[in-house]
Amino acid sequence: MHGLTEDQARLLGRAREVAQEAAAQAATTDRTEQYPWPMVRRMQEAGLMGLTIPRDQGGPGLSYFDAVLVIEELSAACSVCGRIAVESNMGALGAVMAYGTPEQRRIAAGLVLAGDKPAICITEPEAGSAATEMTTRAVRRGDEWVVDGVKHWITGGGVSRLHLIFARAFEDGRDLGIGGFLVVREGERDPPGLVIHRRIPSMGLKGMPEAEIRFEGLVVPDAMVLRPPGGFARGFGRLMDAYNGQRVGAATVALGIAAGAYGHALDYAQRRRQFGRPIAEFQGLGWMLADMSIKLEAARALVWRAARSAGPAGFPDRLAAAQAKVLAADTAIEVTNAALQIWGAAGYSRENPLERMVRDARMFAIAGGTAQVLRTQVAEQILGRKLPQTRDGFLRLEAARLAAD
Ligand SMILES: CC(C)(COP(=O)(O)OP(=O)(O)OC[C@H]1O[C@@H](n2cnc3c(N)ncnc32)[C@H](O)[C@@H]1OP(=O)(O)O)[C@@H](O)C(=O)NCCC(=O)NCCSC(=O)CCS(=O)O
Ligand SMILES: Cc1cc2nc3c(=O)[nH]c(=O)nc-3n(C[C@H](O)[C@H](O)[C@H](O)COP(=O)(O)OP(=O)(O)OC[C@H]3O[C@@H](n4cnc5c(N)ncnc54)[C@H](O)[C@@H]3O)c2cc1C
Repeated sequence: MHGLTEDQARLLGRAREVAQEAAAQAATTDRTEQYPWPMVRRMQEAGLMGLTIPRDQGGPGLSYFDAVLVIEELSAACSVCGRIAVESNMGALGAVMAYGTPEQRRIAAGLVLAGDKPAICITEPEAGSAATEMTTRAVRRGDEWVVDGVKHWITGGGVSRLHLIFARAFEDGRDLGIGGFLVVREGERDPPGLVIHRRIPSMGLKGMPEAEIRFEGLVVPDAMVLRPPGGFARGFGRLMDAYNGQRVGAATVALGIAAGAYGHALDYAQRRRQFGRPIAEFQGLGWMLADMSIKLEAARALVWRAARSAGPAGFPDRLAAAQAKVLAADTAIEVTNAALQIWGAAGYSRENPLERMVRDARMFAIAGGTAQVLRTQVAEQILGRKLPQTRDGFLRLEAARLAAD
């Protein structure tokens, strides 16, 4: 690939070796719905977990862009492995590395380098896209906080050790805003008050558990509160700054799945013969392959641009991350479906990878901000104005403007 440094080309080579092993077990992971621990160990041995962890915390201190190269490669082979690479490089980890105390950073880095994929707990049954309407509460009690609430669709629930829990913080009855609370599960034992209530059956990415997690009087020491600059009052926004990294990661998994499916389609179209000639010679399929390649290159360009928008200690740009995720998610759905079509009945068979890739691709227009919500975020950024989504949102904005005049 052009534009890569020698180090990046070497890193990509390492990722390709692991991806070959990942490809060999992807169908089993899908069928058994088991978290692929052997692949986690393989990724860990190859140094692909915690690529973005700074050197002062024992990591290689690589960039989001470096991580994106690895994530695409793994995702083309095994989407679950790709998602593990996302959360072991971005999201909760990025937030802790940027905002954490030295002790919090030490704990997070140690866990990830030892093979943990942290979990990020934002979504609630009644607060999905409207994440700021979350009702999980953290109430201050001296030197600790008591957390109560329910989160669902938490990726890695039941296997992850480090949890970053978004909750509304209260002190002396006052609502301080939304903050991050760090909790570590020790092996298979859950801390008292953290209940992995149930695994949610999903359409794709079946080797990755999605869980409903309940917090029932979960005690978090004040030392495990993640405090971004601006404190709780600005907490949600600053945590979302970090989350833009994970949006780029999710976009990359979508891109990787699409690239993998495209590779299968290109290969099959040249191998499969009908009417005495390779099916690739039929113009209908040639144009499908052409469109797939164009969409892939466009999605890759946006993903790379978003990954590269991150400064040395910063996160990817919010607009670039949203644009990349919207395009990559749509591309993954379109390209995997087209690839399945090119394979005909063989594509529809569970004996081949494409039906799995179609299922795996579907989540990215939903998770991490839906295709609709992210389009609104893009519109807000290009228009340079807030577009409130609640019924009284514009009235409130106007009232605030009048009060400021
Ligand atoms: C942001 C939303 C939840 C909309 O809610 P609101 O309208 O109440 O919020 P806003 O006023 O727009 O924002 C509040 C605050 O946050 C800042 N903000 C919001 N988004 C970002 C961002 N991407 N980057 C930086 N800052 C951001 C905003 O500027 C405000 O800051 P100030 O208070 O002004 O300082 C909604 O639009 C939304 O994003 N919903 C999607 C929720 C989501 O993405 N959930 C992901 C859950 S984790 C997951 O799904 C993992 C899946 S995976 O594939 O890994
Ligand atoms: C596989 C998977 C993994 C996930 N992992 C995590 C995780 O690790 N941690 C976590 O916290 N969450 C996770 N989520 C949850 C995910 O972030 C939410 O599903 C997502 O934010 C949308 O919320 P919702 O599903 O409640 O949909 P809703 O918000 O109920 O939306 C339903 C529909 O309404 C549309 N809609 C809603 N509001 C608007 C609007 N203002 N304008 C236009 N359309 C709108 C949506 O686009 C969607 O089509 C995961 C979800 C999935 C599927």
